[in-house]
Amino acid sequence: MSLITFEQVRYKKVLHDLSFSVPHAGIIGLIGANGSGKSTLLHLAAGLIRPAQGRICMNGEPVGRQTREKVAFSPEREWLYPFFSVRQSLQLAAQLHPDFQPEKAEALTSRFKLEADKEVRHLSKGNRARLQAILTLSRSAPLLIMDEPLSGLDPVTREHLLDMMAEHTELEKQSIIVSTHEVAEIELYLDHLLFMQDGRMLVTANVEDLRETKGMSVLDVMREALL
Ligand SMILES: Nc1ncnc2c1ncn2[C@@H]1O[C@H](COP(=O)(O)OP(=O)(O)OP(=O)(O)O)[C@@H](O)[C@H]1O
Repeated sequence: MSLITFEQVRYKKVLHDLSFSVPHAGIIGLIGANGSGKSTLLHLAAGLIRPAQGRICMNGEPVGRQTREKVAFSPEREWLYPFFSVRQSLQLAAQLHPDFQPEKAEALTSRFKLEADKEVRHLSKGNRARLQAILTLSRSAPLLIMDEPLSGLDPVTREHLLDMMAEHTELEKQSIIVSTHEVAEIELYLDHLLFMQDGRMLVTANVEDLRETKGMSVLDVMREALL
């Protein structure tokens, strides 16, 4: 059964009769230019907005209140409370989400040297991004969604976030969809590619198949789709 299925989904002027499915595939990259509809698609998949038309399912179940609890969603904008300390941010996540794993979050904050008593507003931008990733990746929800987690960050922070996703998502039980423009950087980590443009899905593909059967990189496939 597919992880996510969109059937003829329309949303305002953003998505037009969008149909595709995503298998349980580990790390799934949602790639597309600014304004291609990535955030809208992710909000729909998470059940945070509803389509004007069409059907969206997660594991065969229509997306809605029931499925919303099975998705850990990290929006594009920063969503931490600036006056909370790192420790309080972890405590809040544990209160809000029954699937939050505090030990995992604590281990990751120590590994990335985030001081527990430091307030979020005093963290660097990179460390705020690390904390957001830790709060998301410490949930045991079957689907994790991260909207543009790499944008505006330096290369070392981007690499830390990608390593964290690869090492700390429980890929036997969880899938993670990550939207980004950083194609070259994320390619090595990806199991599955979703490439969209102007509200349409141009390519859905297994990245290993692309490499092994077609000898193509993600960038090659994107170039070909745009010809
Ligand atoms: N509720 C809405 N009503 C009408 N238009 C919208 C709505 N939400 C988004 N849009 C428009 O739809 C287009 C796609 O937006 P969306 O944020 O989904 O794209 P994106 O691929 O995530 O872009 P970016 O990479 O810039 O974040 C944009 O032109 C945006 O202005």
